[in-house]
Amino acid sequence: MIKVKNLHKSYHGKPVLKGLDFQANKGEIIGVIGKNGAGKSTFLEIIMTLKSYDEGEVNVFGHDLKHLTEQKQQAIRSNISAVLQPTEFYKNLKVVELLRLFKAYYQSDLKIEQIIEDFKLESHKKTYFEKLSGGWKQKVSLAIAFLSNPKLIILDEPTTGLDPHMRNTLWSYIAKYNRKTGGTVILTTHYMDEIEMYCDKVCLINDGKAEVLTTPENILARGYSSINNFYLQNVEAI
Ligand SMILES: Nc1ncnc2c1ncn2[C@@H]1O[C@H](COP(=O)(O)OP(=O)(O)OP(=O)(O)O)[C@@H](O)[C@H]1O
Repeated sequence: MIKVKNLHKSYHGKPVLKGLDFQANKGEIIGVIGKNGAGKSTFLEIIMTLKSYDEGEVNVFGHDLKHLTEQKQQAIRSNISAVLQPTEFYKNLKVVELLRLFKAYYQSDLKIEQIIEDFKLESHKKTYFEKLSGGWKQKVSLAIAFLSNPKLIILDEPTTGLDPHMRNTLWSYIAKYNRKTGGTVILTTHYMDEIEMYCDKVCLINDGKAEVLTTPENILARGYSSINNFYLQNVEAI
């Protein structure tokens, strides 16, 4: 699905990504971790064709992003859904209206009633998006992202600031939809327990490179008591 080699990206001469390698296969859930400012969002935005890069190879669904026609870029974008932060758009629409809007936009075959049932949105379907709590906003954003039946879902810190039950609920939806559609999920998180519980692979971005890209099991097999422990021992505090 995605192959990245020796990716470099700077902002105003300041390097952020310094030779990052990465690979994602069909159906995988991959958690990208690293300290604040490590370049996680930048990396995701490059994959989504939203940001340019300086050097390296980025291949998404078999297309080299350096040589994209507008048509190919469109084809890539139509197969990617994303929940980025912040989720402050769609202020003046009710949940059910938002779902209808995006169903039409994506020309989705999915039934609104099914999405409402799958994501347990019934109780808030007539609530205006701006009146929802942070957790509910994330839940609705996730439902919208899945509406297009994407090959790839990108989630930037989908559970930040949510209580444990809401995090658990969101993860159960992510896992369920990933199984149901066989799509690939790439997300960033600062919660190491989520990597351990839900991700097939973890990618640690450190000093501009993917220092680790492997399964959580492989990391634990090296003798770390948890992924959190691995992180604390391998990533220097600022
Ligand atoms: N448009 C921009 N212009 C200049 N610098 C930027 C821009 N976007 C990001 N940066 C810088 O690039 C670095 C990486 O930012 P990025 O948002 O990719 O990191 P991150 O790993 O997602 O961080 P966090 O965990 O805090 O969300 C940071 O130092 C940030 O200030």
